[in-house]
Amino acid sequence: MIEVAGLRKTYGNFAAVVDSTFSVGEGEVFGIVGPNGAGKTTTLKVLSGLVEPTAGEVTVAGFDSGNPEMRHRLGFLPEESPLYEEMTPRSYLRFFADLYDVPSDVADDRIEATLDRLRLDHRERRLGDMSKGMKRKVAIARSLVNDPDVLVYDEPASGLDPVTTDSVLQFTRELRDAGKTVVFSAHNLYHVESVCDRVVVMNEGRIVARGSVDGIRERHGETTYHVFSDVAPNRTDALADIADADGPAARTEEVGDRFRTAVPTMTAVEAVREAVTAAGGEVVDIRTREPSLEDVFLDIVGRPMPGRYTAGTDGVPSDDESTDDETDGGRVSGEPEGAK
Ligand SMILES: Nc1ncnc2c1ncn2[C@@H]1O[C@H](COP(=O)(O)OP(=O)(O)OP(=O)(O)O)[C@@H](O)[C@H]1O
Repeated sequence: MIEVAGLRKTYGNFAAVVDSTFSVGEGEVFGIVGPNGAGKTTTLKVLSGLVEPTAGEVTVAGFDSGNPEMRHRLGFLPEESPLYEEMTPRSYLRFFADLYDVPSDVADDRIEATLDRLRLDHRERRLGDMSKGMKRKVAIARSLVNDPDVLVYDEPASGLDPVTTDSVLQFTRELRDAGKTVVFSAHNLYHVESVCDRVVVMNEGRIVARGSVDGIRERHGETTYHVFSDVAPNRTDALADIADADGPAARTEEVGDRFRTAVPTMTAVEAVREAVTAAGGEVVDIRTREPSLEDVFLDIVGRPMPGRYTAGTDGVPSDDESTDDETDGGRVSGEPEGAK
């Protein structure tokens, strides 16, 4: 449904997006995550035809981005969406439906059904008197007045209370169930984990990881094993060797009336068991702790990245000098494109 190949967007000599390639299948919720300034909004604006790419191919529903027909097939929800304060949700949504030439009876039914699904009451209240959550719901409803196949949502749930956030996330899942394709950017990685089928992680204009949330976690995150025992393990040589070879040294902490030793591998778990036995105790529980997308994200975006400026400016490194394929920061890894 969406194909992006070699997308680049520069402002002057600054690259907001560098060589971005991804595709999104029909009926998929696709997440774009990354720290401030990573290039998420720029990517979404290019998809929506609001910003012209400097280089690369972008097609949405088979049309080049920016093609007027493509705009009819797409609904965009910007991060900030000021509404006409004097209008009511109904009059505001009718106004946008008219812009899209939606017949009035179809528009009325569609608007009421969408507001029902979003559980938005007070449909005749002035927009200027509505809460932030209500306004966001109206903006979401606006993205749907033309019944688009593709929705591009920039931070749909940011700044909303937990109940409204939940209803927006649930609504996004319902859009997918109705066959819509949704591209979704968010800072809150819990939102992404709970809604997206696949994600790309962007950092400094580049895609640095991609795949399913679980896949990214498996590839980039490390499981930690927590071994609980009734006495602290002896610091045996075996344990020290394994800890040295396998990563961070085994750490033991007192937790209530137990001791918890965190280790990075199953082999190290066995070494802890032996060390506990050597100390006259026994292992009472072993638990695994999977990394959250947030752990992985912090790890990935903490890596060094090539520069974003083109050559000739104050000695700032050129993108052309970057070793995209070799640095962790610039590496693109994961599932083949189109995998779902
Ligand atoms: N019109 C513009 N002119 C110059 N620079 C721009 C323009 N739009 C965006 N940028 C820059 O491009 C970079 C990427 O911006 P973008 O808004 O896409 O990031 P983002 O990942 O959405 O960030 P945030 O999470 O803070 O919204 C930023 O450094 C931004 O300052």
